[in-house]
Amino acid sequence: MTRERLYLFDTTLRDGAQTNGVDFTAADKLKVLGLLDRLGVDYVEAGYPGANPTDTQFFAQTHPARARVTAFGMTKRPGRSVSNDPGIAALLEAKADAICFVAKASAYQVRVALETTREENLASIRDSVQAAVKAGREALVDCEHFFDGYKEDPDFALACARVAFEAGARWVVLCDTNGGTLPHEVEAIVSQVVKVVPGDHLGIHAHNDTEQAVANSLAAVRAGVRQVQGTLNGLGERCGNANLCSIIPTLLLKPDYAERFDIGVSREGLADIAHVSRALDEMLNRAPDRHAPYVGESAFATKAGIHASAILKDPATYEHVPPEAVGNRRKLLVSDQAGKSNVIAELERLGVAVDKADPRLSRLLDEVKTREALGYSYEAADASFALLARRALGSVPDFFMVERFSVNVERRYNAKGELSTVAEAIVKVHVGDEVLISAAEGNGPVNALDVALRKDLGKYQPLIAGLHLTDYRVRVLNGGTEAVTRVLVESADEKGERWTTVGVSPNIIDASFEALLDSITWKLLQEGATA
Ligand SMILES: CC(=O)SCCNC(=O)CCNC(=O)[C@H](O)C(C)(C)COP(=O)(O)OP(=O)(O)OC[C@H]1O[C@@H](n2cnc3c(N)ncnc32)[C@H](O)[C@@H]1OP(=O)(O)O
Ligand SMILES: CC(=O)C(=O)O
Repeated sequence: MTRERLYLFDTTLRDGAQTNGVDFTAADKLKVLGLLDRLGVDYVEAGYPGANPTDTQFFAQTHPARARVTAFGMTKRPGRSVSNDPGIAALLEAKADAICFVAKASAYQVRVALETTREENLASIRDSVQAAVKAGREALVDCEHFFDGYKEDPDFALACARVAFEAGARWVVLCDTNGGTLPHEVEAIVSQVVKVVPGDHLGIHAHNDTEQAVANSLAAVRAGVRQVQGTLNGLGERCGNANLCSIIPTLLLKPDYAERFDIGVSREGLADIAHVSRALDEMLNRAPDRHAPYVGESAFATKAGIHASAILKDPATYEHVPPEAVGNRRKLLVSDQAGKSNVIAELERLGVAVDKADPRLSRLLDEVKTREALGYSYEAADASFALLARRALGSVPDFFMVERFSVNVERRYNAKGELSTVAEAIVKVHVGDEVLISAAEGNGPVNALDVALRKDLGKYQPLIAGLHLTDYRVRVLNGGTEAVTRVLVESADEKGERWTTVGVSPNIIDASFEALLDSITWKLLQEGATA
């Protein structure tokens, strides 16, 4: 079979910027361009010059990249010439390799949204593309509402695609703008479009409003398009765009595509895709979707004991692709769904070897299940599980002992007459023969307790100096005879290590305290402290 080139067009910085809650700074844009360029996409649509100062400034300079940096904007307004249209002027001035015009391809949209005639719309497409080509740019046309327009009036939708191609557009991109088209419809419609515009000049731009954007993109490829548009992590207007972090691994790892197509992303680039996905979330301060296919933290996480036992024999028993191919990792979680295999795997990860026949292993598993029934959750609390396991195997020293603590929360007027709430905590700790009493204020009771506990741990103090809390999550559970609170605390240190601990109690302060104690104990163990 002859191999064909399939092109990837990323619009994270344009359609992705239309995501509710996402706002790219100029510096972010440069970073994302770098990530995408290293990944190996062919086009990076970096914004809309003239729409806002960030995008205008971005395109005021050239940004050398292997990818074709693309400026986005609409075709000329009806009733104007291209030379008299500020939007077209901004696009032509933009320092970009390519210009992607958005043009209506639906008779209904032309009538209602543009309030113009079909002829005027066709003229706008033709004139805009010709102006870009004349200025030496590669031209693309996003045929907005193409699939809905085709269902309504196929001749007009096809006329829009044809005029773009005949005017010189390198790519005519079929857009499922409202995201309501289903894969079988995409496949059927694209099969007709390829009779008018050759497939190696056609692209697909799918939105995810029926959760089909990836499936629709792949359906379009099967039917003949040779450019796929999408975004990292599926960012984009409303429910987002086709997720390139799913499409790229599928194209490279699934034989139906991998044996047929070459794409710009190499196997090395693919092995970086989980990192790229997480780097973007980090930059945007968004919580990563742990269940995202291929790149999510749970994409290769197995909870069920039966699955874990088989994975230990051969990972392919429950993995559709190897996690390392996409830079992800396998995780066998310990929980009330676990068997001994999960526990052995987690202990191995922690550097502890234990035999499946060791009776301590069964006792540990029983304890995990008993504690999970009380409200503990170990699948997220890796450090608390590690402590439980090491205690079961008899290897955690008693570094310190908290004799008592108290927490006081007071709402009062301060010296300036302002109302404020102050929390104070006192902790009495034994470290060897030393008795240490520390007091601290905090912005809440848990914070005050945390600060007081870590204020003076005697000889251990230098070892915990870089420890800090990065996340605190509370959940009230109503499983048993009384409501209990589960607290998950995420901690980090000066080396960038992160770990999570858990505490459970009917009292939120007690639950938090238990999680804080585990966090400090884990850190001391990592530092090789001795009692
Ligand atoms: C499907 C998509 O995702 S398309 C991309 C959408 N992205 C964005 O809109 C983000 C950036 N947009 C903006 O900053 C602004 O909308 C601008 C600067 C582009 C335009 O702002 P304004 O001039 O104030 O116009 P406004 O946004 O209110 O309306 C859009 C106008 O463009 C016209 N228009 C829309 N699409 C096209 C097109 N393909 N060709 C020509 N004109 C178009 C509309 O008919 C409307 O015209 P009107 O003002 O005469 O009614
Ligand atoms: C162009 C575009 O973003 C759309 O039609 O959805």
